[in-house]
Amino acid sequence: MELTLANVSKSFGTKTVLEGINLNIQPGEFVAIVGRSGCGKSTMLRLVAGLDATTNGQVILNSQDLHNRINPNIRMMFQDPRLLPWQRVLTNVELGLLGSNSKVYAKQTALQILRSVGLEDRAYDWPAVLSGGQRQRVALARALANRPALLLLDEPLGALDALTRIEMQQLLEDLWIKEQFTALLITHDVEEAVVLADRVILIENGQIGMDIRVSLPRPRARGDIQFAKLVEKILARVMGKTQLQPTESNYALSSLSA
Ligand SMILES: Nc1ncnc2c1ncn2[C@@H]1O[C@H](COP(=O)(O)OP(=O)(O)OP(=O)(O)O)[C@@H](O)[C@H]1O
Repeated sequence: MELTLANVSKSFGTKTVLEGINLNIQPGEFVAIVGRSGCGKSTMLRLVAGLDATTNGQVILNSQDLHNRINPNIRMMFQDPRLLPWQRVLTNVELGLLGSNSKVYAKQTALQILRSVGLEDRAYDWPAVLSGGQRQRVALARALANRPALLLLDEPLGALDALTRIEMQQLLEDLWIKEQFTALLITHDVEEAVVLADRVILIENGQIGMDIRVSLPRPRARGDIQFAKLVEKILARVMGKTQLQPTESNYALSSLSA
């Protein structure tokens, strides 16, 4: 699904967070958004999701203005899994299929997507007995249950330990290749952006400061010299030229959180 932001601005009172953003994302593209804390990344995603209204400009999905409304073809995933604790895993995933009129279909589809995130055997567990990584897998299954055309990811792996995070990146990439949705990922981790994205976009001063294509073959190897060079280049750009240039040891810890 093609997504276009046409001259999008967003202000909160007198504070302008985004100003005249123009962006086109092709169907099936994986785009990562990076930038310093508070630069407006989540605000941009919320505008695309229809959770917040633009001050100016349009969010256009397949030539149709979204008119600041929620669209069933768009799903969003957050840093916290936001599962209903009083519902079993299966029911939580079925919630992603709201609108489906057959219970049998909803159950079969939910079990199928749970299988694809490796959790079919946990379908009748409560969320509370799952690990943090497993809960995020359930959240991913719920987000993908109705096969959205556009998946918005607001730092969904940010709270996971390093190994689980790498596993989840692989899972996300596998599902993106299989399901062919368009993905828009906010991340503070430049390595994560370069592992997953076709394009990495930097937001700074309310505008797009950089839009860089990642043409490395997939799956991408962190140990690869081209990979490391690209991470270093992007990180240096995000940090600004007046900052210390990242070295091999500090770009491995490429968190941009303030
Ligand atoms: N509802 C709101 N009312 C007022 N100001 C807001 C609101 N939402 C966001 N802001 C402000 O907009 C700016 C951008 O916030 P946003 O959450 O989009 O940043 P971010 O880049 O996602 O930050 P982080 O990386 O820390 O999550 C911040 O200064 C924030 O305080």
